[in-house]
Amino acid sequence: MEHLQSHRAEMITIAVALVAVVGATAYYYYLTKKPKGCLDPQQFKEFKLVKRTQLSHNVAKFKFALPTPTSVLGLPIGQHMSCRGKDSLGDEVVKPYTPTTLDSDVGYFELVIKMYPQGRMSHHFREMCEGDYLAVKGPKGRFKYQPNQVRAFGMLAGGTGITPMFQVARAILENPDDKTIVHLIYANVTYEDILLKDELDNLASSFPNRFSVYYVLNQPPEGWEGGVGYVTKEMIQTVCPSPAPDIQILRCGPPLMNKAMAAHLDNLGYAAQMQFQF
Ligand SMILES: Cc1cc2nc3c(=O)[nH]c(=O)nc-3n(C[C@H](O)[C@H](O)[C@H](O)COP(=O)(O)OP(=O)(O)OC[C@H]3O[C@@H](n4cnc5c(N)ncnc54)[C@H](O)[C@@H]3O)c2cc1C
Repeated sequence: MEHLQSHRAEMITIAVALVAVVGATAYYYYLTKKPKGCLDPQQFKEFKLVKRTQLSHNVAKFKFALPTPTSVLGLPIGQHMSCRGKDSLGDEVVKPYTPTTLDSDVGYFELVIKMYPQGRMSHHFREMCEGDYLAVKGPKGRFKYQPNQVRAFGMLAGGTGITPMFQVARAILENPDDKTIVHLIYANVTYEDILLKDELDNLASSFPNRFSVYYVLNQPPEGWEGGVGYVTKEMIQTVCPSPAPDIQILRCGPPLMNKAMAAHLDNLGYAAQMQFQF
């Protein structure tokens, strides 16, 4: 009888321990589980345009709602998505875009789009009205980012190539555990072409020891104090971190600029693994 009782007590102890372990595991999983993203790499999903804000004559910010107010897009930092639309002839067109928002911006994502007069996807965005849906597929891209994976980033952006840079810079600076330093050179034709200028200047004033931006213009206005002409080797040398195993220089701009920047970086001694093109 005594033996039976002690056996029962043992069984109860084991059962309680098992319940505790399963409960603790479930609780840990609940706490650490990342919310599921809304993108599908295999098929296009539709997102509703809830706000369109014209930023200049040919640039607008498009805010899209996610399925619920607590949903996250689920796009890894520095990656992009394919957006599908119709050009002026009604033919399908698919182009890559990087949101300026992060997964910390829950319930929505935003695209800043420059619309070119002859651009095929530009036509689609120009025609989009609040309430319309955009077909999006992703994530796409080779860029992988872990906090503190490098000591410093140099960034060489041209025109709309600023969007992946802005996203990466925001992710770094808004993470208090990330100590990475970011130096950006941002090239445009005119002052009016500079995208996200207020946001970039805000980052520079909020994080003066960790983020700097140097603007370069082909056609500067009178009294311009930034760089003039194309981005030169000397500008890269002055602004960006010197070649070292723990730095990386990111490039994103029109094809001719990317080519010129790659040649400058090679000449300055940046090894292939110190360079990345979005
Ligand atoms: C990773 C990645 C992320 C991107 N993110 C963004 C983003 O967030 N916002 C954004 O607006 N764009 C972004 N782009 C650019 C975008 O993918 C398209 O190339 C752009 O919107 C033009 O497409 P389109 O079909 O309208 O023009 P197209 O039909 O391809 O081009 C028609 C004409 O438009 C002009 N044109 C097109 N692109 C450029 C250019 N870059 N510079 C100068 N003239 C040009 C040219 O005159 C060209 O002949 C990104 C590109 C990449 C690779």
